[in-house]
Order: sequence, then structure tokens, then C-alpha cells
Amino acid sequence: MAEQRAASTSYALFLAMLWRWLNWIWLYLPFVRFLSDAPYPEQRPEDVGLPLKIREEDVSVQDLPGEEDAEGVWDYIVGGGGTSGCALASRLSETPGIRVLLLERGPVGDNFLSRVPLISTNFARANSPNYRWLPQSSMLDQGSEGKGGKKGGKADMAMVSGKVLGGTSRINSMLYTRGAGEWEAMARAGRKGWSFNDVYPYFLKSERALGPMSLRPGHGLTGLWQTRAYGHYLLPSYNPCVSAAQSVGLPFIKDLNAPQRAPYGVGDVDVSMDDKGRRCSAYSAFVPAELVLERKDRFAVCTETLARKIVFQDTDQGPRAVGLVIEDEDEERAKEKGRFVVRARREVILCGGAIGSPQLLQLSGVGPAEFLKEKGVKVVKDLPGVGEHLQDHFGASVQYLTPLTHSFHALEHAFYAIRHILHYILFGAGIFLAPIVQISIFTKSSTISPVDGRCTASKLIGESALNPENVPDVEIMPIPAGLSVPPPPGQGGFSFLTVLATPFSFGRVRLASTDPRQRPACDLGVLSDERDWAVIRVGLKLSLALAGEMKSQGYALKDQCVLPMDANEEEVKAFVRRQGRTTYHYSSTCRMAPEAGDGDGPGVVDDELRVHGVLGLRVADASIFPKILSVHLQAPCVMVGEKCADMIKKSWGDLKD
Ligand SMILES: Cc1cc2nc3c(=O)[nH]c(=O)nc-3n(C[C@H](O)[C@H](O)[C@H](O)COP(=O)(O)OP(=O)(O)OC[C@H]3O[C@@H](n4cnc5c(N)ncnc54)[C@H](O)[C@@H]3O)c2cc1C
Repeated sequence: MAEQRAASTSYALFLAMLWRWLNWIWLYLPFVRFLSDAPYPEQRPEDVGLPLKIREEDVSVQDLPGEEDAEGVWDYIVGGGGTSGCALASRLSETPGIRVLLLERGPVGDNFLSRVPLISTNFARANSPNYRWLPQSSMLDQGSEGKGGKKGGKADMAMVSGKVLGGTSRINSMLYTRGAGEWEAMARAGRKGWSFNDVYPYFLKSERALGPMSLRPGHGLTGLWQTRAYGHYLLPSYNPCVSAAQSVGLPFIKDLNAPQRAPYGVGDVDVSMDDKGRRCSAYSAFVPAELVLERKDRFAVCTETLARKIVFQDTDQGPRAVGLVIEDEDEERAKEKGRFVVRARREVILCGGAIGSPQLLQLSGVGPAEFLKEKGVKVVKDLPGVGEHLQDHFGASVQYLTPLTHSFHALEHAFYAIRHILHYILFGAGIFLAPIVQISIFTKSSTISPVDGRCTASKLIGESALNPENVPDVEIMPIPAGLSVPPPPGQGGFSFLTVLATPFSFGRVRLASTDPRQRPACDLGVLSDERDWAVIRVGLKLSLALAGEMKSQGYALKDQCVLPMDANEEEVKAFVRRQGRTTYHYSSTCRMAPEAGDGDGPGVVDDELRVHGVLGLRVADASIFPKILSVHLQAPCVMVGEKCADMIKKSWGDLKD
């Protein structure tokens, strides 16, 4: 009886609190809406350029505004306002008297939902500002064995990237990782200015580490981009997973980003999040409204604007990029208003991402000559590397069932979701703060037993992260959700996503059409190199060993979509074909390498990110990495924007050494 009374009292108390919260919410929501509707000082093509009066095919330097004209002329034009582009444009516009134009296809798209970490990460939600499209057929589609449609097969390979000011940093999972040995590998391959010691100052420059992370050595404290060590709302699988990792031989690592020791082991992730628990994207960090307003005499952010084509001028030293043809992203409005031209007095810098940048280069006649001719594009510069060497961190997951509230699937229940969103709004805490990945595991495949998946990574404690030999080739992301197959109603899901951190395979990006609104044809080339199969096989064994250990420690995991530890090669291949997926880390399609190539293929940009054989044109985004880094790419992309800004300022005498 007493128990019943206590239960009904606490229920009544809970309802009373909920009622109080709801009352606050009604007061609070209009305020939130007011904040999100605050006008951003964005511009449109007609505000920044002059109308194009002739056919686009015939446009030349004569059709651009004159260098001394008052309108339509900029010192630098940045094409693509994404992760790298926002950082770059923000830094370039620091110099008084220098005019910078940032062009972005997507909208500003800033509202309450776009700032909530977990909600903004869900790119499948309605109105999430992204492109989603299927790659060209790959071995995965052919072998999809019964999967298909929405819940697997092709859908798992659907490519995604941000289409919004801030680019993919507005929709990603916010993990902050830098890499170490891969930069040294670049230096050894002859890339001047790209050793770890060269890039490290730019990681520090961009970053403002908050809370406990700021006390760790090796983090920036005065940059514009806010980062935090994540550890706020941990799902119940966290402890069993860390403990299982330690039991199978993976030591706990305090800082996955520390350059001193190879990150072989399990560790908490760092995230790009501000002190109020909001996503901190390249948009909110580098081009917030206040900064753009403060620099309005020299900095324009032009959103919902499509860069269609680069305009070149013939010079004695070769073609020079002098401007761009742009139009409204909305087709109807574009028809009404027509096209516009903008002129760059100094440089055009492409930051369209690993898909957008090679697409715009090819549309403008810079790329493999034979292919461009086939497409009817006039060749400006034959550069075979443009669009080649597309890489991604391909992965495959094993999946388990868990109690519902142990996984993100609990949010499919309205009551649970409302309770947590209230918690987030009122206290900036709870499950909505969580990144989808809360811990990560990195190791070398050579440390994993092919028999039982146990790992000898702890023997390598003390190995330097700066040694290129020590770059991990396997990452395992424990994710409290069913990744490919949804759990049955009332149950939760848990997946180990096993990822090739340094894949050998690569594909390519090529124009599917000369219409810039069409996505280009992308072949991810996954697992086309046999060496990747060997790595994914042992990586999956480590995932199975981890799950086995969690179970034997008493954690309630039930098999949902797994393979036996002793599966033979064919069984593993069939499983990977079913469970394989992209992790959206597209890279290396405008590689930094000599034009004639290095051991991995032809290059597109030099060590200063200048496009080979073209003046006044650089690329700065995820496309420039000579090969994919072993880490998640957003922090390296921000670093590239920061570093490129200094390279440009130095070359124009705006910054002394
Ligand atoms: C779902 C998802 C989750 C991810 N999670 C993580 C993570 O947790 N941690 C991490 O480090 N990385 C993560 N990544 C990867 C990382 O976010 C990207 O690699 C990185 O942000 C890419 O930056 P970028 O500057 O190269 O391109 P983007 O940020 O994609 O920017 C390119 C911009 O250019 C614009 N653009 C392209 N073409 C044109 C044109 N012709 N005219 C005008 N504008 C144009 C696009 O609209 C876009 O806004 C994730 C990616 C995805 C998709």
C-alpha cells in the first residue's frame, strides 16, 4: 500500500514537473524561433555579380566586369561555402581592403533543429540540407543478395554530403580527429609544407577547446571553432563496450588525437560542439552573422547560388581563372533572373568538396581531355587526375539487439523523445547532445588474430603516432543503433561498424551530364583492391570478439545480423556485400601530387594547392588529400582552409613569414 502511494506520488510529481516544463517551453519556443529567424546577411547572385549578356558557352574575359569596375569584382572568390570554404573565406576576409566573395549552393538553413547535435546528424529527416544520390553500380549492388530498397543494399551505399552554408559540417556526426602519421607520410612523399609539424599549428589555430579538453596538452584555445571532449550522456552500452575492448587487448586511450602515441586502442571521442551543447559547424564558427556584418564592406556570403563554370583568360603562361558564371540555385528563380558573372582580381578557390570541386573543374574544361571532348566540353587544360582516386572509408557492420532504452531507437517513441528534447532545451544535456558514435577503436589489422579476433594492440603502447608505419588501418565504431537492419518493434539495436581506415581501393568522379545541377557519376570502387578484403575480414573478427566479450560479461546483446567467427572467405565476402556501406568520407579527387603523378596516380594541385597548369586557381577541401587519411575528415578540412588562407596571403604579400 505504502509502495503504491509512493509510486503514485512520484508519478504526480513527474506530471507536475512536466507541466511546469511545458509552460516554460511555450515561453521559450517563440524566443528560439525569434533567434533562428534573425536575418542572416546573405546575398544573391544579382547582388554580387553583373548579368551575363551572352551564351554561357561563349563567355570570355570581355564579358566580365572590368577589374576597376565598382560592381561584380572581388579579390578572391571562394566557390563552395562548406567545411573548408567557410574557414578559408573567413580568414581571407580578415585583411582590410581585400574583397572576398563566398558562393554556396545551399541555404543558410539555421534553425533550432539544425543546432541540436543528434537531430542535425540525422540526414534522413525531412528538410535536412543535403544531397543524397546513388553511386554507379558497384560489386556491392551486384552481390546484395536479397537486400535492396530502403533497408539495405543500395540504400546503404547512397552517398550523402551537405548542401548548406557550412557544408557537411552541418550534418556530420561531429567527431573531431586529426591524424598524425599520415601527414608525415605526405612529407616523405615530397609534399612540402605538409608534415605534421607544418599542419599542427593550423589545427591549433582553428580550435577553441572547451572544458576538460582545454586542459589536455595539444589543443588550441583561441580559435573560432569550438570543440569538446564528449562524455556527457553515455548510453548504457558504453561501459560494457569499453570493458570488452580492454579484455580483447585494446588499451584505453585518453586522447585519440595525441600525436605522441599511436592511437591503437579504445577512446572517448572529441566533438565539434559549443559550450551550450549546440553543434559547432564551420558556418557558426567561421561565418556567423556578426562577423559577416562587421566585414560587410569587403565580405559577401552569397547563398542558394550555383557556381556553374569558371571563366578563363588566355595568357602567355597558360589559362588564368578570372571569374565565374553563377545563377540562383532555384531553377525557377534562375530562369526568371538569368545568369550572372563575377570577376576575381586575384584568385578563384574551389571548396566544393570531393565531389563538387572535380565536377566544377570538369564542367569548366579542366580534366581528362578525351573524356571532356566526349562530353562536348571545350578543353582548357588536359589534367587527367581531375576526379580520379575517389576514396571513402568503406565499412560493414555486425548488428545486435539490445533493450530499447539502451539505443537511439528509443527516440522513435514520442514520450521518450519529448522527455529528452525538454531536457535538452532546459539543461543543454541528455541524449540529444550525443554524437551517434561516443567511443571509437583504432588499430592495425596486423595486431588482430585471424582466428579469434583478439588484439595485441596493447603490446604497441609507446609507438609514435608520427611514424607513417603506425597509421591505423582499421577503425571500429560501436554505435547504439541498428545500422542496416532496423530492430523489431520494442527492441533496441547495437552495431559495430568495421571500417577500412586506409583503403587501397579507389574509384572516380566523372560528369554524368554537362548540366551542373545533375550529380556526377561516382564510382566508389569499394573493395576493388584485394588487399582491402584481408583487412575487412580481420576487422570483422575483432568486432565479433568485442561482441562476444560484452555478452560474456553479462551485457544483453542478442545476435541480429552477424557472421560466425569461423566463417570462410566466401561467407565473409557475401556478408560484406550485404552489410557494406559508405561512411561518407569522400576524398582525394583533386589530389595534391605532381601533375605526372606519384605512385598512387596523377596529381591535380601542387603543394600550395594551385591547380597544375592553370593560373589563379586553387582547390582547398577534402579532395586535395593525396590519399584518404585514416581519420574522420572534418578537422583536416578546416585545417586545409586555415592553411590555404595563409598560403594565399603570403603569396600576395598580405602576410609576412
Ligand atoms: C553523414 C556524414 C557524417 C560524417 N561524420 C563525420 C564526423 O563525425 N567527423 C568528421 O570528421 N567527418 C565526418 N564526415 C565527413 C566530413 O564532414 C567531410 O569530409 C567534410 O566536412 C568535407 O568538407 P569539404 O569542405 O570538403 O566539403 P563540404 O563541407 O561538403 O562543402 C562543400 C560545399 O560546397 C558546396 N558546393 C558544391 N558545389 C558547388 C557549386 N557548384 N556551387 C556552389 N556551391 C557548391 C556544397 O553545397 C557544400 O556546401 C561526415 C560526413 C557525412 C556526410
